Amino acid sequence: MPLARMLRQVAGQMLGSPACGCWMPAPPLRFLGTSPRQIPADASFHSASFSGTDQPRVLITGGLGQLGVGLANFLRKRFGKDSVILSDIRKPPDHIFHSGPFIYSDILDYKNLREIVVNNRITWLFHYSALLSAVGEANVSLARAVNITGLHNVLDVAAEHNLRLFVPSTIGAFGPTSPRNPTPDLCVQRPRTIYGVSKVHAELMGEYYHYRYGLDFRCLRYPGIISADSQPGGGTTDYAVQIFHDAIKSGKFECNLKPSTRLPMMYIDDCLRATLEVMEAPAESLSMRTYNVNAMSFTPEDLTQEVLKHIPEFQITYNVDSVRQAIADSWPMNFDDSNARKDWGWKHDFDLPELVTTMLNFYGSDTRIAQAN
Ligand SMILES: NC(=O)c1ccc[n+]([C@@H]2O[C@H](COP(=O)([O-])OP(=O)(O)OC[C@H]3O[C@@H](n4cnc5c(N)ncnc54)[C@H](O)[C@@H]3O)[C@@H](O)[C@H]2O)c1
Ligand SMILES: C[C@@H](O)[C@H](N)C(=O)O
Repeated sequence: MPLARMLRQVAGQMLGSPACGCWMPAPPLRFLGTSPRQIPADASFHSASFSGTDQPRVLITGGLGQLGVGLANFLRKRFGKDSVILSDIRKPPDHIFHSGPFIYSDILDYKNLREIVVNNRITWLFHYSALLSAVGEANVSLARAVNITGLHNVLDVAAEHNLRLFVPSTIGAFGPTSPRNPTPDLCVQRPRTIYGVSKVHAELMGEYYHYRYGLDFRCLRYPGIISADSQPGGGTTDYAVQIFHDAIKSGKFECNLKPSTRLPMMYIDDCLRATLEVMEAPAESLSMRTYNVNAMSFTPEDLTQEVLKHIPEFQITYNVDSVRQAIADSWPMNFDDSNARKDWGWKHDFDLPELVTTMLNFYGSDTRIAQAN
């Protein structure tokens, strides 16, 4: 039979015929006996079998950034210290190295990644390695390699070894032609940064692997995340972390975005809880594989007003960074996360007042401890 006809026939069997109006989701390609890197996928059952009742064995890539250490601590409380391996290409500080398993892992090295997954019988993978929006624009080829080629390695390893895979996306996966206030889950996505383009690619590839190979891919589009005990890695929303540090240290802050720039934001505790909740959600409750999640939305002006309630002498000045401002102006102002709330019960805890109190308390007590010492 001519190859083209044969492929059409196989595709027809997999997808149903659109013409007959009876489209069915394709069965995972696993059932056809291949997986993305041509390793028979059944081989994976020897190294990592995972039923919903087992405790997961977790690997976090890019774990030394703003979010990874917090995620490791959070998951270790739930699953045990030794069940969660933090990895990165950077050298961990002593307190992180001694807080639980840490391993070197470069996501651009496919064999290294596979070896770690096999040797540690990993069942859940949280893929946090990335170059964020502002640093990505400063080094497009590295961002392309880490965010796109690295993602391909992660997807292949996850599909071959039957992992449940979490990949965070971002408000940055939308662009100036998306509806911005609010931005729904499904709409035009034409971002103008390499970061955004790579995250749309990750969403689409993850969903494709889910439908094609049965990969248990789960993805949340995070807003800008605000954390007290870890520094942001070079994004557009970084000001909303730095402001607290500077407010406590010097009572002054120079903001690199205009006072009226509205962006969706979330406190890290909500972000980590959302991440675990979507990973634990029964597959049948997920009507989609990529969800917006949100908590609050504010401008530098709003944030300043809230900080002033605690530190009346606080002063903010503006020195706008044109690259970051252009990025922020193309991103959502408000995020519609109604599908996450409906499907798996997402609900945030922290609004702006609680966020500001929590952040200032953290830095305040940190400063008091430092002064006492
Ligand atoms: N922080 C936020 O506000 C935010 C918002 C939306 C989405 N996200 C996403 O969450 C994830 C984690 O974000 P973050 O803020 O912790 O990022 P980060 O920039 O702080 O950390 C990223 C980490 O990736 C590591 N990395 C770089 N190249 C690597 C490679 N080749 N192999 C392995 N690791 C490598 C870096 O060393 C770094 O520790 C990212 O995917 C990011 O896109 C973050
Ligand atoms: C929003 C998020 O993806 C990241 N904090 C950035 O600004 O690039």
